Amino acid sequence: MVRRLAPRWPVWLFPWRAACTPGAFVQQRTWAGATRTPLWGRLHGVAGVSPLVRRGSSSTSSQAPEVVLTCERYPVRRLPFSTVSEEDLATFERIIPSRVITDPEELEASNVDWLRTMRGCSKVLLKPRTSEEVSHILRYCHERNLAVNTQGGNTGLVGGSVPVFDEIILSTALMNQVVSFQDISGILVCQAGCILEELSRYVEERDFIMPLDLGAKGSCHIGGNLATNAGGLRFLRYGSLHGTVLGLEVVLADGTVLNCLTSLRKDNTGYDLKQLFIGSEGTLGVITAVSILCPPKPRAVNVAFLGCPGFAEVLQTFSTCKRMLGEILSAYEFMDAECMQLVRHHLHLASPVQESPFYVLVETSGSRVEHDAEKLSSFLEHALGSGLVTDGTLATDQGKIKMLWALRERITEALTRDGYVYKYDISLPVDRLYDLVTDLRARLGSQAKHVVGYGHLGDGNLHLNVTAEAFSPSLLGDLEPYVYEWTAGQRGSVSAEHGVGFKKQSVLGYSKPPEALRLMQQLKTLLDPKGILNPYKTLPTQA
Ligand SMILES: O=C(O)CC[C@@H](O)C(=O)O
Ligand SMILES: [Zn+2]
Repeated sequence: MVRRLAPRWPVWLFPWRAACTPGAFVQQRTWAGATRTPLWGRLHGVAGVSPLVRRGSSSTSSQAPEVVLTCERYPVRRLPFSTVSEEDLATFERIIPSRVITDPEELEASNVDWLRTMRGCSKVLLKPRTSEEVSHILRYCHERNLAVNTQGGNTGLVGGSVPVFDEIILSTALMNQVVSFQDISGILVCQAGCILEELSRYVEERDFIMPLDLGAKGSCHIGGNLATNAGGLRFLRYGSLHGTVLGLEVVLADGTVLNCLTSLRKDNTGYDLKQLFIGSEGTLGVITAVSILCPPKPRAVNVAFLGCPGFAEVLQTFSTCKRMLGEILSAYEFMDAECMQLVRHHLHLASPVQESPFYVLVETSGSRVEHDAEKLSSFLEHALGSGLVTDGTLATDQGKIKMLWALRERITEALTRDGYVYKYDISLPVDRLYDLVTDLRARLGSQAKHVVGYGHLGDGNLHLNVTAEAFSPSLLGDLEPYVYEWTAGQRGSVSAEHGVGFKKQSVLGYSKPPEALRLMQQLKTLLDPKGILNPYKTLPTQA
């Protein structure tokens, strides 16, 4: 590999070199208006770019191929729940007048997942506004033995947010009120259906930020983020929702309202019950409100986008970053050359740096512009001078920062346009993170269109994606259980941040011992004895 140490110093001297081509964004807008699949992008506010179609919110295009019913593609049997009757609909209508949806077209968007790989056949969508309404609905469903699928923004990637059969869809979309915000502590209390991007805007106006950020921010609901314990792009700096969530209000399967919505930093009064619901994917209760700690808005944010000659250099750059940037490092993301090809080909985004085997995105967030600039420039000088990095660009203004983030955040969207996508979201020891990608490329050969690796390297989280023209059982057979066995061999996790949903329930055993799985099942039985909440999800399939 020829290293280009050619002095690119002007890159660092100018705040911005070659941004992604502006024309490219215009093309995305045209596409967004013309097709069904919503975008992940976060380009709102970039000059000349209209807000994009939200993920999970638009209607079906006439060209989109029909999604196969989940119960036809997968070997799953309907459990003996009751079927929704006219009388049930009338009862729901009394509880939430005019918010009982039975129109098939409106139901279609809620029956199909964002990836368009799963499809349920629910006949009714309920839109409560308050936790009392949720409580009435669940009490009734519990009595009648009706299964319920809670749905937020329907942006999940493991099939957890859509029904498998005819479960009632309980949408949090109208539970979208901010309850309170404390200016001194930065504690936000809001309902579960608030959209993450809107909450971000709300707290930013008050000089704070949300402790989490993810590509689906324009559509996902905070309740869904909590239910799936979403990780995202700020995890490296602000940690897991298990740490930033201070309180929850949850409605249990029988309609009991569990009000643990405290806003205390410290509360050591026995079992921390809220933790049970974070990451339980709506199988233990319905999260209706949250109290969350927001960090102060950083005064200075910088993003460097760098080209690295190999994965060893990606790792080395990460440890250099940690040492040289210290407390201001807020994100360290990586993507391989195939990811860049895909975003270029499908989304017409141009790389702002010369072609490289790997790219990393380094974000810093701090409280003093000069201090951060000084640290960043000595890190960049070192990285470039030592050959860890062969090219790079730096953005300091918001629009350009967004453009650089788009290259990384929109890989998921580019992949969905490439064909059928097999998705793996794995936690691994960071030094072995890319080995599985290389290994799979050799194993799959021409069966796959693309095998790509990218993700939150700073968190040891690999997003391994394989694309093919269409779903193929034989390709699946070459991928699974191989990927899971490989991961288990490293004592990794088969789901780092996307959750379990429908798609990963049968592979939990690769990451959890039987005793832990048994305890999960016992907790489920305790909290939801009839199993009406999000059935067929999260827990390993019963033999
Ligand atoms: O699509 C994927 O595999 C990853 C999605 C998301 O978690 C991301 O980090 O971009
Ligand atoms: Zn991710």
